[in-house]
Amino acid sequence: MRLVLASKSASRRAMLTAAGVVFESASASVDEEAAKAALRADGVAPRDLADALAELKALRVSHRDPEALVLGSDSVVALEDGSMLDKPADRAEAADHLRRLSGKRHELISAAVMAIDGKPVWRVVDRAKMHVRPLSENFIEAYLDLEWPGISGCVGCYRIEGPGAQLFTRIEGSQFTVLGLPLLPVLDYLRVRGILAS
Ligand SMILES: Nc1nc2c(ncn2[C@H]2C[C@H](O)[C@@H](COP(=O)(O)OP(=O)(O)OP(=O)(O)O)O2)c(=O)[nH]1
Repeated sequence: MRLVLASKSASRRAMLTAAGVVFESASASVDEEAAKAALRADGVAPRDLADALAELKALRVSHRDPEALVLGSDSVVALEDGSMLDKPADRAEAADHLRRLSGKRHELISAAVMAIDGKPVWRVVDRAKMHVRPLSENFIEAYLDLEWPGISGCVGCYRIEGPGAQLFTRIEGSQFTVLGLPLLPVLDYLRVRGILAS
């Protein structure tokens, strides 16, 4: 069975490739902003929003490619007050996001859904608890001099595998989840499906 990743995320592609997984990529071309707005209007919790978006992406591609096993994924940054951060639109918004994260904990929630023939067959949601140290204005500006626009595609405004590591005093959970995919449960299911050797 062919595995298709319904994602344009370089981070997700890199993780699967590095793990030795053979897959094809396809864009789900989903209007995420519209879907998020509708779900948030319904008061959907962050983990359920990530799950719903991952499913939307997987099903969109699976309808086009019913024979394949299609993997969709989504990541959400959830603050302790229940609010969520999207990807920053510009450098000023990235600075604002970093100020909101400064000195607090947040969760980076990554969901994955797999689908066959337009139907979900497996799903997982994983959370990483991120402890951000107090960030000075000087640090934020210097960090953005280094990382903007590189982080424009990252929810939370950081690349944990790069200078983003400087934001944190502690991370509880899987680094893979922070990078955008609950990789270990995904690999486990690929073994169940015989796509990876057990
Ligand atoms: N390289 C890297 N990427 C990160 C990190 N934290 C979050 N991200 C990225 C992974 C995802 O590409 C992005 C989350 O946004 P989405 O879940 O909407 O995925 P995206 O729109 O990028 O691609 P997709 O919707 O799957 O086509 O943030 C990190 O620490 N390092």
